[in-house]
Amino acid sequence: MTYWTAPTATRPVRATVDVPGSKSLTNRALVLAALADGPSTITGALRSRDTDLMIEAIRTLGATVEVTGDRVRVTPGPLTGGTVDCGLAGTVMRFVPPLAALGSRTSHFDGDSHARNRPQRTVLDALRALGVEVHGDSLPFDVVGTGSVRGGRVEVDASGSSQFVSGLLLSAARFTDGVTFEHVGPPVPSMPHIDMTVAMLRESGVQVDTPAETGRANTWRVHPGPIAAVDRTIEPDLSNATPFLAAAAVTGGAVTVPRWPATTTQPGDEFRAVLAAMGATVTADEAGVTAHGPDRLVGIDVDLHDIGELTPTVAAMAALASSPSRLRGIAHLRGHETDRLAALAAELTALGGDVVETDDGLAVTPVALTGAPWRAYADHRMATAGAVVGLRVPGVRIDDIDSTAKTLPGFADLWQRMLDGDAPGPSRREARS
Ligand SMILES: O=C(O)C1=C[C@@H](OP(=O)(O)O)[C@@H](O)[C@H](O)C1
Ligand SMILES: C=C(OP(=O)(O)O)C(=O)O
Repeated sequence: MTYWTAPTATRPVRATVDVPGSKSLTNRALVLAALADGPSTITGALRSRDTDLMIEAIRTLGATVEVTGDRVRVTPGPLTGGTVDCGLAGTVMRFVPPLAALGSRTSHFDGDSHARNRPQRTVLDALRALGVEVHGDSLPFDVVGTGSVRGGRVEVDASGSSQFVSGLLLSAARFTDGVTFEHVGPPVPSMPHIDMTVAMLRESGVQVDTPAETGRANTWRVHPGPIAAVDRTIEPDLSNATPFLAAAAVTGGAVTVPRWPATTTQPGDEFRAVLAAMGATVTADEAGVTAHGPDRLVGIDVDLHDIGELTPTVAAMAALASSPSRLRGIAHLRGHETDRLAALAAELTALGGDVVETDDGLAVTPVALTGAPWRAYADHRMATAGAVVGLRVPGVRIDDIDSTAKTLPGFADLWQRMLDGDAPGPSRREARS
């Protein structure tokens, strides 16, 4: 195994870092494009393992996809079926089975070994309740496509992942009766991601009723009808922006992320409030959003239920702060790329840290840290969290920096260029199909 030694900042980090497109927006755009009533173009698409897997998935199911750098042209075709590799992508595992159910033949789904442990059953049980034949409860599984899905009303417990809701809503307009989806159970996490799904469906002309409109808590209704082809430009990935902004925050520097959207459904936008609560100053102007680090961050007591994806970055900052932190509301992170609560506690403890797993989060008490190996567990955000800690702790050696390719290929170069004060963004990949 080749370790990547995270570079230590010898001075406050000052840079502008242009991050590529959002994973969540790109993968929703791809699914909607495959279901649409005509061809569409996605500009500024993220090109990464998760999005390339989604491109392959919709091709397998019948779409024609032409890729030129970060421009993706999708021409929908009659939905068919085949073998879908989900890798470790939650969006592929949870968004594609409802699409496959509309196909004309059986689709077989599998993925990385850890993906087999990620929660999956809720989507498959929901499909069964809507009249679809499914074999299996977790990866690998088969979805038997018959060319149509009855749809109707379904009650499920989506407390494990918002993606169970988004996945069903994305395809539901193409089900004969649409879908009325009622969540029953503890609160659904990552609600902004469901708002993102609803907003994109509406852009595509789909009639969606949210709980405010259905008049029932936790109940969404998607009316049956066509999904219009829409050309989309993808916003930068604000969750992937967080380690770079954190670099300013933990070194007393200033990092700007250009093209930050004025309004967005991305949960990464909430990171600005987290930074401010920890003592950083955040400004927004025509250059983008800039984080200015204080001499020393202060700890935070925060419920991250809605923005759990940001936890690894926040935990890394908390470990470098001057006072303790409590991160709450994130029990569902145990079902992410790895058990992120256990992984963050283990890796920060291995550096000499004082990090305790609680029922629903982490308690972080800052103490002096020393360099040691840092396991990424194939999780892109564990790798980037290690890079943040490494800015202040010499000798943090990350075992699998390439895991960042899940959503941000070229991370190590971009990180080094940020430290060199020159990070205009990853070079655009050459045209390939
Ligand atoms: O729909 C999406 O694009 C996502 C939803 C969230 O999943 P969970 O609700 O499982 O946390 C988030 O953490 C994930 O990175 C992306
Ligand atoms: C939870 C994440 O990914 P996924 O889409 O695979 O669930 C993440 O990117 O933090």
